[in-house]
Amino acid sequence: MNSHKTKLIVALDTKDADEAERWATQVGPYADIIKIGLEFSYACGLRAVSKLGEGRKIFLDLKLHDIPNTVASAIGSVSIVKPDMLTVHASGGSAMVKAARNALEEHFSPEERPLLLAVTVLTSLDRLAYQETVACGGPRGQVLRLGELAMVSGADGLVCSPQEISLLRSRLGSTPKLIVPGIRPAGAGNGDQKRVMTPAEARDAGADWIVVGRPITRSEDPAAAAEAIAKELEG
Ligand SMILES: O=C(O)c1cc(=O)[nH]c(=O)n1[C@@H]1O[C@H](COP(=O)(O)O)[C@@H](O)[C@H]1O
Repeated sequence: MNSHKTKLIVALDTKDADEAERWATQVGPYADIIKIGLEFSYACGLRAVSKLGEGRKIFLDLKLHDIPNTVASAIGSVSIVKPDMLTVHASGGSAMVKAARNALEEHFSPEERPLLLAVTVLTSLDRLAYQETVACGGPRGQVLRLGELAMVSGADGLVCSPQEISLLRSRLGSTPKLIVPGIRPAGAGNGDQKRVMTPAEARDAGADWIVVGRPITRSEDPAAAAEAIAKELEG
């Protein structure tokens, strides 16, 4: 088994600020970071994100993907939130990832700069769905290619499915932080996720953080579900 500790990120995907606050309190003892994404940010706005983040660590998952200038300017706009992590799409290219890194350095002090995480290939794409978007090849090769591109362009880490962790580790070593959604506890339904593993499998493969949403937030008892996953990670 891997000796490093894999930490838990809980994705609070909802439009309802009260529900997000309730979930954040319930999973607080078990989650290292809470993730706020497009659904909450568009529905409630960045000031609500800042409010939810008071006294908490926030992963702001906006998956920025645009021309370098727009991404850099957007990072200026989101700097009212003090997130610990921020995502961009690696497929935006090396100039875009570099622009994001420069903008983070411009808008945050070195101590407060969020980790820049580059999304490789979405965990909801299986081989067939992935092939709709590119000429040939499969997600594994693309994850490696985008992972290398993002890391040489200033990313601190990568968002990937659990099924590519060992491939990335064997090629890029331990430097990239690996943030891993597509996590399903044994017996949980996959929903729209395709390239999945259990929390313990992702830990053993070498994930730094796993991201878990619905298996926690849509369970009858979110606190108990988060606790069970946190225990699985420790075991
Ligand atoms: O960037 C992400 O966090 C992300 C990338 C990816 O490839 N797949 C993926 O599921 N995510 C996010 O991780 C979370 C997974 O949620 P559940 O499928 O409910 O566990 C969601 O908030 C997604 O937006």
